[in-house]
Amino acid sequence: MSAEDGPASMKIPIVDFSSWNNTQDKTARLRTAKELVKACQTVGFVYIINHSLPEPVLDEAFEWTRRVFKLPMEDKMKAPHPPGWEVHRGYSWPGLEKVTQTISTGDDEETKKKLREVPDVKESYDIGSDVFTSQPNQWIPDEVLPGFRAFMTKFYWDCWKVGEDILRALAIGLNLEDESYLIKKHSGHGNQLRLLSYLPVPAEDLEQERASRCPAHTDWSSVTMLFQDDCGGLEVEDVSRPGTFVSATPIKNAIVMNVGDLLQRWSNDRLRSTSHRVRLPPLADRYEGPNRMTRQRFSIPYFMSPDPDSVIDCIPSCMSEKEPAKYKPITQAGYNKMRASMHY
Ligand SMILES: O=C(O)CCC(=O)C(=O)O
Ligand SMILES: [Fe+2]
Repeated sequence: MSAEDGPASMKIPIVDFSSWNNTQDKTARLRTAKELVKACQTVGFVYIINHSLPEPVLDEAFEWTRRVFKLPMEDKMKAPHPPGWEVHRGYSWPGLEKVTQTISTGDDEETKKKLREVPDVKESYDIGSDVFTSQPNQWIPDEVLPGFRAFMTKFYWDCWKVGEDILRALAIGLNLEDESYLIKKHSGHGNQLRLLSYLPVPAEDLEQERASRCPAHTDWSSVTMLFQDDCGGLEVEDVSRPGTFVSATPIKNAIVMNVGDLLQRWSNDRLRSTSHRVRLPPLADRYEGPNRMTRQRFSIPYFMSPDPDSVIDCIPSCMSEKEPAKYKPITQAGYNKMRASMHY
């Protein structure tokens, strides 16, 4: 099934953040916040344009991403993803990770094997805060790629700055008295910066489902920000037509922002964590050669997560006597375990 972009299909809204930094203009800020919340309620995905991350910084982030994946395997393997799912850092080679919506039940080896019969043809490199010692970064040695660690460390915190804007806007748009309500649960150290490279693969392998890029899933973050190159292939489930997907067409420099499961629970389902996947690029010129090899695609998601011990308990403005809290409180660590353990 390919992405459908017919006239009646879901549109991913665009929210312009240009007035956000003018803290004097409260009306414009409120309007932006309300637009953002509306998009998160109806679609769960939104393009944010005119945010505070400058174009040259984003271009450089993609430059480093290309460079790191271009290294010989032997160099990439100087920072391998540690075995198992507990530490989610470093380089994951093609086939290591399998994205899935399957929840762990405890005895998972058979399920994991079955899921891997269709491998994800991608490699990734995961980075966190150096302060977060339970998730130790696995840095490629500086002599192999001088400047990579310094750039990515700075980029991680630049992303968090925009992330704070988004969390503040969401709190305002949700009518929370305390604008910092959501930010306070995030120190910033629990986030994850992920560099992704989708390798060239014959289109037919994806069409016949012998291989996948990134199967349909929801994120288990509170909020995800995604930067994508111009290849295309990201698809978002149409909320009014479950099972059908629309393309999240690349917009240069825009952040594709989406609600993760934790924010959906937190908001008592008022904000949607929408399923998404990466499949074939929609444009014909993204393929090469007789096998219609897909062009290599790069993307950079930034997952924001509350600190591991933070308790995700219904946001006060999202419940009422008529609409009591639907979910039991859960810690970030508890939810993460349920979801992450099937991936590695
Ligand atoms: O590469 C993309 O465009 C999406 C990746 C994604 O959904 C994820 O890593 O959770
Ligand atoms: Fe995702």
